[in-house]
This record gives sequence, C-alpha cells and structure tokens, in this order.
Amino acid sequence: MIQLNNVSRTFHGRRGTVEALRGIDLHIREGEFVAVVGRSGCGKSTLLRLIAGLIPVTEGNIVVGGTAVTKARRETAMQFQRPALLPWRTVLGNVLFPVEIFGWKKRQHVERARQLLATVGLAGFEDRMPHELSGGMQQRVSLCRSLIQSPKVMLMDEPFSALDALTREEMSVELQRIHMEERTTTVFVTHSIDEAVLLADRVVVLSPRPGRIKEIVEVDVPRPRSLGHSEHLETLARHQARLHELLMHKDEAVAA
Ligand SMILES: Nc1ncnc2c1ncn2[C@@H]1O[C@H](COP(=O)(O)OP(=O)(O)OP(=O)(O)O)[C@@H](O)[C@H]1O
Repeated sequence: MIQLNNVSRTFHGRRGTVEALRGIDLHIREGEFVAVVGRSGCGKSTLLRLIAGLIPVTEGNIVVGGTAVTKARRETAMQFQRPALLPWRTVLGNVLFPVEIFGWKKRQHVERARQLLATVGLAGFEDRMPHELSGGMQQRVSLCRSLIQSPKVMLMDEPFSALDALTREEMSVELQRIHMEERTTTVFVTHSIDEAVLLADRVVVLSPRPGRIKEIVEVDVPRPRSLGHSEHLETLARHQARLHELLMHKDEAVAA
C-alpha cells in the first residue's frame, strides 16, 4: 500500500544543511497500522510529510496505492497534534468541511457525519461550536473530519500529545476500535511507547542525524489490546521494554 524506496530528504536552510532522513526503505501493507517513534528531531514529521506529498523527496521514491507520490492527494488524510477546527463552524459543519472542499454531494454525507460523531461519543454535539468542547472532544471532531473522506491512508502526527494523560489513553483505545472497524492503513507518529504497542502492528524506531531506521519491532498481539491486565500483558511488556531500550540507547549500533 505504501512503499518507501531508499528515501532521503535534506533541508537547505539559512542555518545550513540538515540531512533529515537517509535511505529509508519501508513497505506498509494495506490495512496495517505502523507507529513511528524516535527522539526529537530524528525525522518523524518529515517522514509523514513526504508520504503525504506535502514536500518532495531528495532521493528515492514513494508509492502509495500503486501511484508515485508527487503531490498531496485526497486519498491521504493527515491528522496533526492540534485539531485545527474552524472556530466559526459548528461541529457538524467542521466534519462536513472536506465534503464542501471536494465538491461532494452534501446531503449524502450528512448522515455519515452524524454516524461518525456518534461512534466517537459526540452524538448531540453536532450544533456546538468548537470553543464549547474540551481538547479531547475537538480532537475527536478532527478525527471524524478525516474519516469522512474515507481515506485510504491516514497519517497521524502525535495527534494526542496535547491531551491530558487519561483522555489520551481513552483516545488511543478509541482509535484502536476505529481502526479495527475501518481498517485504514495508518502511519502514526508518537513519543509514547504505550501508544505504539497498544496500536501498532509494527513500530518503526528511527535514529537521529540523519534519520534512519534503527529497528522495526513487530507487535504480535491480537486486538483488541489493553495495557491493563490481560493474557498478553507479558508480551506487551516485553515489546515496551525493547522499545525503551532502543530509544534510550545512544545510536552507535545503527546498521550501515
Ligand atoms: N523546513 C525545514 N527546514 C530546515 N530544516 C528542517 C525543516 N523541517 C525539518 N527540519 C529539520 O529536519 C530534522 C527532522 O525534523 P522533524 O520535524 O522531521 O523531526 P521529528 O522527529 O518530527 O521531531 P519532533 O519529535 O521534535 O517533532 C530536524 O533537525 C529539523 O530541524
């Protein structure tokens, strides 16, 4: 579904040249959920922006759904740390925004928008304004706004990092459920090892300067997963420990 072939990206800024990513080879299957972790500045957001077609690669190529990525496409939705809702639109109006932008028939999508809001626990909030909602609720609206596009690929850049710890946990459980239903191919950037092992089929660990794939950890635990007591607790803990080790370890062990 998503193929990155020997992808590199260098930025030439006023303060010199930064090699953000080097030689990234990664193939993501349809329906797969991949988490990307790594220290600050190791190129996680750059990786998402490249897959989204928001910036070009310096070397290599990226193919999504059989087509080379050269620009942003509507099959790909991107979710950021801040929900970025339009403050003058209602909740329903925000969810329907992409429908208007893409010129789709609004009437057919109103019902779907209501359903999506109901699945994230926001039935009855359709006519509220964004400022009347908590941060977690706003992020849920933003998620519905992405899902209404029925994207083939969902790119999520630390979508829950601005939320309090409990809401954050709730949101990851919700995202797990949505992913089990919709099976959208997802790339999810996070600093949270817990989120990564709860959600991902595979966790890609990046090392910094230049960003390279250090290791890919396969989370072989059936869904729905829980970080509470379960028969898989030990396996999850083992993956968490491995990721912790990879992230804490300095980067001399990166394969050439
Ligand atoms: N537009 C840009 N111009 C110049 N340098 C950039 C640009 N975008 C990113 N970089 C540099 O590329 C490197 C990777 O940045 P990126 O934002 O992808 O890292 P990140 O892993 O997402 O970081 P964080 O975890 O802090 O969000 C950094 O050194 C950053 O300064």
